[in-house]
Amino acid sequence: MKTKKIGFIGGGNMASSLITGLIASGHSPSQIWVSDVNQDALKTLANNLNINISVANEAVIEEVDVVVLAVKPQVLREVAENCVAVIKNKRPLVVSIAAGIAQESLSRWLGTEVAVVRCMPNTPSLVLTGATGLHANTNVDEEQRDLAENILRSVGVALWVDQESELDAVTAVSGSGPAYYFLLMEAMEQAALSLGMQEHTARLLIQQTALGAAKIALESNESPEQLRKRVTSPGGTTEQAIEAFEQGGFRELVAKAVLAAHSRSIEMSKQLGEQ
Ligand SMILES: NC(=O)C1=CN([C@@H]2O[C@H](COP(=O)(O)OP(=O)(O)OC[C@H]3O[C@@H](n4cnc5c(N)ncnc54)[C@H](O)[C@@H]3O)[C@@H](O)[C@H]2O)C=CC1
Ligand SMILES: O=C(O)[C@@H]1CCC=N1
Repeated sequence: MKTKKIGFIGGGNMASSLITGLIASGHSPSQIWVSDVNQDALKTLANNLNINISVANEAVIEEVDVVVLAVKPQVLREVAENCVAVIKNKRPLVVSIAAGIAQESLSRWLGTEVAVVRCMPNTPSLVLTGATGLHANTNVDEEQRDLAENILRSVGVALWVDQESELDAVTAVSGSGPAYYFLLMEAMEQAALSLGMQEHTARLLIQQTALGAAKIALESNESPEQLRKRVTSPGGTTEQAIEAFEQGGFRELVAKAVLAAHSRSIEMSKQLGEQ
């Protein structure tokens, strides 16, 4: 995998975090290419990461074994259709990280014979703790699956789904998920301020508590329910808080929110595919 040449079309937030992760995990910067319409973004990437840059998407595709499509979903069709000739000729593995762009749309724009892995990453990829779901079309072989998985694993965990429709659930759970935790952090901070706590004290205590809860959940064999019960002393403070959450319909509200994100993901895939 470290000998493969990887090209990024679009050098924004997600591309720069993936490139940072690849280099941190031992990939040589000389094997990485990136193209972008924004010359300043390209110069910053070249200066900071010592990778190869170009303003021409086709020139990057000419050089590489894997093409990562990392532009916004709204411009992907135009980008794909402008690159179709070089992709058909070069036959690289295409990895799309665009939210809401279905395999069917990518095949229609790039050609049905192209090997495409579609991914749903999330923003913690920027700090190398991302969570990504991946789906391969039937043209992708074992070596290409490993390649795609390794790229996304360089910025966190990467898990395959068999059915592409599962990516809508991945989007609703881990794609949008960081925002759910931030909302809880916002609400806890407001509550802490109302108790008279200083803002910087509240923020740090809440951030460290979120990190600690995630770390213990990852490192322990116990379920979230068992871990919650360990914090909840009978007759103590946590019990009162959990009871307030349950009585307020917390679980039903979370289910409703995740279902709303899931429905929107399906709707967006249809809209963006028809654009
Ligand atoms: N940021 C996020 O939380 C997540 C993003 N994604 C997906 O990742 C993709 C990239 O997102 P970001 O990095 O956040 O966006 P971004 O806006 O930071 O980066 C996109 C880059 O594409 C460049 N670009 C625009 N038109 C171009 C063209 N014709 N040719 C070459 N480059 C062009 C822009 O100049 C920009 O640097 C999107 O499709 C998004 O759906 C997926 C999951 C999470
Ligand atoms: O909110 C969105 O539509 C995108 C997809 C997952 C995270 N952000």
